[in-house]
Amino acid sequence: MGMGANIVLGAIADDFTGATDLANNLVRGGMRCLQVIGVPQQEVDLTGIDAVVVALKSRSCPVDEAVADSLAALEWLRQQGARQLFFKYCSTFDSTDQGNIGPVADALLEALGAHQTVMVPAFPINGRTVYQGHLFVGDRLLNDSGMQHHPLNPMQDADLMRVLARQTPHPVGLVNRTVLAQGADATRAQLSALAEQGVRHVICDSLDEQDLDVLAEATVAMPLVTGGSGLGQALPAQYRAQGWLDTISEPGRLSPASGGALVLSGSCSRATLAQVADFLAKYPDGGFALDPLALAEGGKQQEQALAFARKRLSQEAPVLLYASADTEKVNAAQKALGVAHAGALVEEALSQLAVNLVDEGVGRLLVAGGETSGAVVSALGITTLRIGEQIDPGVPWTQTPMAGREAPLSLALKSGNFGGVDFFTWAFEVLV
Ligand SMILES: Nc1ncnc2c1ncn2[C@@H]1O[C@H](COP(=O)(O)OP(=O)(O)O)[C@@H](O)[C@H]1O
Ligand SMILES: O=C(O)[C@@H](O)C(=O)COP(=O)(O)O
Repeated sequence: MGMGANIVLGAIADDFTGATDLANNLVRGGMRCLQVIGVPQQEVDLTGIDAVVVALKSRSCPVDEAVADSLAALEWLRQQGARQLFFKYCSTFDSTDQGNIGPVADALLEALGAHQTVMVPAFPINGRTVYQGHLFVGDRLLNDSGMQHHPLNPMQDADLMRVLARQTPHPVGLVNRTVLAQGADATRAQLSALAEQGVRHVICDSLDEQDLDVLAEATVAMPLVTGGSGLGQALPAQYRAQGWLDTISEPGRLSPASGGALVLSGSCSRATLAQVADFLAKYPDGGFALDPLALAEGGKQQEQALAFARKRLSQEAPVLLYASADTEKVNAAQKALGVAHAGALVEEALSQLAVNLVDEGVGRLLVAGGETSGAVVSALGITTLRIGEQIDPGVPWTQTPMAGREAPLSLALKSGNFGGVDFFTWAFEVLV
């Protein structure tokens, strides 16, 4: 048991930035939230925490590993007394025919002795909605949204019932918008009817926050719910209605931030490239580009980046170190070095720069990219993140204690696709 635990919701997230996205929405719903990196090996102080999110790296790893890690996280969360469990995956349902969404959901249900769960990937404010079981990104079906080209899990089918049916031997059902429009009782009745037919996994439509409120009300008594972060914002109100959660003022209140400000970007997604361009337009001398082809030749470019950042930080000027590049450049680097090696060189360089510069006094650090965030957080030896206020939908500021330093480190982990175009400057304006 964690010290002082009164954990209402325990979540298992399949990647780091996805975990902060869910945690952000739980805070917005009114819960004090802690994110832990991996399954804790030591006791964690959960005093004054209502929800805890375990961040795994289980989205693209082999199925067996994803199942084992998720079950270990479940076990730990149950030891903390979590009343409801949440399996968080991407709002674009990132997975392959092998998994990992179906196999992990099946394993969690079995371990909990439960017979049914809902699948609610929608995140309407970021344009992810589900209608008749089909996932849309903005006005495009998933398989026409760019996600069909994803390097690890190309999403070439927007029909989630069909997608999931390839990942589980169990029947898959649907709660559609017509049912949701009739309210929580009708939704519960539909879920029960499906359960009687042996339907374990129920894909749920959701077009907007109202649909998510109905789903939260209908599922608050389920041992396990699954989905994107949208449902996470709707659940806390239901916990309050159950008397499980008090009304908490300022659930995202953090200590004042201090120290130098640094942006590290290893994401090559469309949104991030626009954010890099916006930053460079505002601060033409503020950015240093890292290139995997140069990094492969030894430590010189990394040294130059370090010197560049030190100079900017000493002038208290905004600084961005980035490997973010367009598809042509990424393809060229990948062709020369291999996909994994090109990525690893960038992640290693950005991680090492983070370690050096945090050691030298950076106290406000923004990292763009899911994999990049995972690498940086691991290199910094971070084990817990307290979740603060939202910067843009899906991305909050967080804080983590730093050994040997009085003030905590303020950290923002941005999923590649999230954030407004001015994110790299706006983030520091909202940080107090
Ligand atoms: N210029 C580049 N060439 C090749 N790979 C790169 C380059 N810049 C970044 N990468 C790699 O691309 C991957 C981006 O993934 P990630 O950080 O998860 O971003 P996103 O959240 O946008 O998917 C990382 O592994 C990163 O190291
Ligand atoms: O649900 C979402 O869209 C995000 O929380 C998420 O998981 C994004 O994944 P990455 O873009 O790989 O960070």
